Amino acid sequence: MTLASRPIVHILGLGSMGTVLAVDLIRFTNALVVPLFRSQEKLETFQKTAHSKIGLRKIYLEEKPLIECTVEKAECPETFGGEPIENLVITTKTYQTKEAITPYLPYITPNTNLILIQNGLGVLEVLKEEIFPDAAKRPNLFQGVISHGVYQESGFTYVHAGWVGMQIARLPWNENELIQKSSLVEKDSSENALVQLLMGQRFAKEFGMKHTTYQEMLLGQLFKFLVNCCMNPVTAIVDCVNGEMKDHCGPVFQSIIAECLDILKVAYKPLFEYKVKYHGMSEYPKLDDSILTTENMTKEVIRIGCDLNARNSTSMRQDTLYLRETEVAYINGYVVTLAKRLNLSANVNKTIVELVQLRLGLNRTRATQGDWRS
Ligand SMILES: NC(=O)C1=CN([C@@H]2O[C@H](COP(=O)(O)OP(=O)(O)OC[C@H]3O[C@@H](n4cnc5c(N)ncnc54)[C@H](OP(=O)(O)O)[C@@H]3O)[C@@H](O)[C@H]2O)C=CC1
Ligand SMILES: CC(C)(CO)C(=O)C(=O)O
Repeated sequence: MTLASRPIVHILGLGSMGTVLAVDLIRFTNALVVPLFRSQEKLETFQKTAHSKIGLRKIYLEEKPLIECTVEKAECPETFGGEPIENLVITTKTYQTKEAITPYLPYITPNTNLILIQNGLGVLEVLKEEIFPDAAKRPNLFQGVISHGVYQESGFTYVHAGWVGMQIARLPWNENELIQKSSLVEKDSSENALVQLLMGQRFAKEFGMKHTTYQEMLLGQLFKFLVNCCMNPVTAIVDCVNGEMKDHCGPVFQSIIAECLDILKVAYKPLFEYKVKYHGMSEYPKLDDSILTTENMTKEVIRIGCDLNARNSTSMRQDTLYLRETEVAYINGYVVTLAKRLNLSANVNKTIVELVQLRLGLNRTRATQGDWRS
């Protein structure tokens, strides 16, 4: 098959999420997968040291297979060929998005399909206000809510620890377009190249793909957001593995979730009014937001975070242990941002953000000035 007829997918962020996606795109689609590295140095390390090979050890399978693929083509800002980008996957950490995408802006057009595959909320505002301020030049925008659990083993080999799947939807650039008709999903399924690639039968089955309206995906995204608002900062602050705190974390989770829901219900009012407003309207999918209550979510967060992921260390705890910046600004910090915008209080989440920053600062101080406890 000639290069011209193969779909091309550029992946910005070949880390845990970028790799788990790249491996299955290479194995189960005809796409040309092109990782975009941050520098010539990183690109050359990938090509010369790793021989352009990526690996995924699927430990959720009994035989724990190591699957390795060779990447045909990789780029960095210095080498990028300059052709318009057809499909761009963003799998950097949220706070890395703007810096990562900037070198490629000249090649992103209104025909580009751009998908954010990230936790948290708030990147959309960065895209609208700082990266694509001119509405006429904005790409087709999608969001992926991914629940696979992946972490780095070494080099370009990652461990796929938990298989759960990914939900995608077209992400509205404008807040007044939050509620979508089912016909938009059908239109994208039949016309959009990136949706067709990700929903291709083999890839979709292997990766656990689901393509829905934005409101359906948003329900799942807010559910995951509440899980992350609790699990990620608390495990980082107290420095524990997920399951250790199972019997003790209920009260603090309840406080975090209650405040989050008070704010999210105002910020995403159309979602919480949906069930009544669109009841019986066949052109809109049914939606049940009854799961988003403080009592239910407190139980669900403990079930998902402390039971199903008992032996996992959250990505935020890992970031603080490795002295890396965290995504707290796009998780609990985003709740604080929303509250300010809506003139609501968010003291619980504000304190959580401050405690995460304290934990990171303390770990960094201990790394440079020694640990006074010993
Ligand atoms: N890991 C997981 O299990 C899950 C993660 N997520 C979410 O997915 C998102 C990605 O997380 P994850 O994959 O774990 O993060 P990683 O840190 O593993 O991957 C991020 C990648 O982005 C690259 N990157 C950063 N800046 C640039 C740049 N300027 N140009 C090119 N590449 C760049 C990094 O490379 P470099 O080495 O150069 O910095 C790194 O390889 C996050 O929002 C996370 O919360 C969601 C569900 C599960
Ligand atoms: C589900 C959970 C909390 C698993 O640890 C996660 O998403 C993370 O670590 O970021």
